[in-house]
Amino acid sequence: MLTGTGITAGYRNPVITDVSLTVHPGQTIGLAGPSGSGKSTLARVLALLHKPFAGSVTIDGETVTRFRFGATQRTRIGVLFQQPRLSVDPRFTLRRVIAEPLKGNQERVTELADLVMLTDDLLDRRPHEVSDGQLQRACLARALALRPRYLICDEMTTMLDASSTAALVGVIRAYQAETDAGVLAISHDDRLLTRWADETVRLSAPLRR
Ligand SMILES: Nc1ncnc2c1ncn2[C@@H]1O[C@H](COP(=O)(O)OP(=O)(O)OP(=O)(O)O)[C@@H](O)[C@H]1O
Repeated sequence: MLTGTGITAGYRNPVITDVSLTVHPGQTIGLAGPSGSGKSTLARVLALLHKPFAGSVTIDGETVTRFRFGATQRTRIGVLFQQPRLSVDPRFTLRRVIAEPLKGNQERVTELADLVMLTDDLLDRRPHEVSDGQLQRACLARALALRPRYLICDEMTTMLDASSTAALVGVIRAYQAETDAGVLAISHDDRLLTRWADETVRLSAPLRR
């Protein structure tokens, strides 16, 4: 289980207060709420990228004590962001993007490329030579490279059309069926969450300050 309990987090001031959320293995939890309600902030806390002011995160029963670069449990959680172009090095080929966490294991790169349906021709291109959907598939392959137990998708399909969205969700479902991974899916798109998630947690509108 990936669990956040009583999470209060933010930047100078808290943007979420006392929020609790659990993702069980094999389960897909949707996270919805108005713009600015703190969905991405909560996602970053659960991905161990942002230290909360209060509350705790546990992964399969282990309490996380270090966030950001010191977080040793980070490889157990894969993360996918809204804008693939901001999360890759523009000089890298897609093959190199996928290989980044793999320390040269080319066999696994090929396996992952097959999983996300990227052909050799696409793997040899750089980000500016592919579509957002193709680049997001490479980012998904990279996120799955170390076989995470949980995958956090933060508005992963906002830039994509319906067929690219369906393809990515299909790959994630297949990965879940094979590995029993848990997924947290953040989206503004209620119709997508209705189809994709087992249940959806809603953050309320941000407090005016
Ligand atoms: N790095 C940051 N530094 C300071 N404030 C931030 C930072 N990131 C987000 N915020 C603020 O925290 C609040 C919550 O932002 P967050 O991105 O978590 O909300 P969200 O629900 O994901 O919004 P959206 O749906 O628009 O992506 C907003 O008021 C935002 O301006």
